Amino acid sequence: MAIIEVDGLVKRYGEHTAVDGVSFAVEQGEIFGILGPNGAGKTTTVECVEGLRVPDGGTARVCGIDPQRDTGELRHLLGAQLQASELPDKLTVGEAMELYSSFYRRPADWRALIDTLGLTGKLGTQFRRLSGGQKQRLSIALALVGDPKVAVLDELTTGLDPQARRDTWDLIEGVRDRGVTVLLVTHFMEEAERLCDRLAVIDAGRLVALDSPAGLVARVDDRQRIRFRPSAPLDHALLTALPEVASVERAGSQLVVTGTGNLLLAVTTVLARHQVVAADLRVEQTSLDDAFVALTGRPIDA
Ligand SMILES: Nc1ncnc2c1ncn2[C@@H]1O[C@H](COP(=O)(O)OP(=O)(O)OP(=O)(O)O)[C@@H](O)[C@H]1O
Repeated sequence: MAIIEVDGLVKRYGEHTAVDGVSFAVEQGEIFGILGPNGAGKTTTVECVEGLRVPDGGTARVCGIDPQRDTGELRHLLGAQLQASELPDKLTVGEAMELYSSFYRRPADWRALIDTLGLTGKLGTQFRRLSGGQKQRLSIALALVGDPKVAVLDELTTGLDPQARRDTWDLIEGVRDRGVTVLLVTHFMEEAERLCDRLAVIDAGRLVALDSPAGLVARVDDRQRIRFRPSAPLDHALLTALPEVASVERAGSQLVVTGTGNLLLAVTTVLARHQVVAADLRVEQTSLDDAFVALTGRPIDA
């Protein structure tokens, strides 16, 4: 069942069309990513879903509800993460949780939530004294305190160090495991690849592709590359004769074999048969970065 439906969404700021006819549907229980470079229209899209912006065309629905018309109802269905700057500096973690849970009809047990997010030791700590990672944890807790069906998390890990980013990914998977559907805005490929069941790739306000991370990669190219240094000269024809092999090239002392299917097994079997050892062997596959370049014509951070 689609829990979020966006259909032909258009949003303009003056002359500039920030979102230009974007459509997608998010299924219950998914981590659904919106991936695109800075300024692509990701935040504007989710702000229309959250009812914070009025679309100029098309529709957004959450559980069949129009976010513009039923704002009261939406508040109980959808938990949005706060931007760090939105909390008063001197508010403590406990006070923030108490305050925000009072906004909801049926709030979650906020102490249990804080415990799950590893913030119990910080209940009396003021917001300004929390680390970047702790602030992110608190913003996830606040997004979940209303016990929502959907959590919208926008650029949650920007500014975090790699370890805090990985910890946050575990937390987001934990959120999904609680049965909450997650709409995640990101411009980090690794984050999209690791977390998202499906991705809407948005560029210059348009939906460029909609698929699983693996599906996006496969759509672009299912070729693999193997690099190694052969311990003895090898007739390339032995490899090019294999149905899995598309090409064999020399790069300095290395051989680069490109192909499909079970390329690694096919190549290593031939090498073993001819008593050639493959030193420094590496298998390279098309990445989501490669897929993004193929889809949009440039890297995400260009
Ligand atoms: N309130 C606004 N008024 C005018 N233009 C805006 C406004 N908000 C966003 N824009 C412009 O609309 C475009 C899309 O912005 P949006 O924030 O949705 O993109 P984004 O993909 O979320 O980018 P980022 O990752 O940088 O936040 C950008 O060109 C931005 O400058």
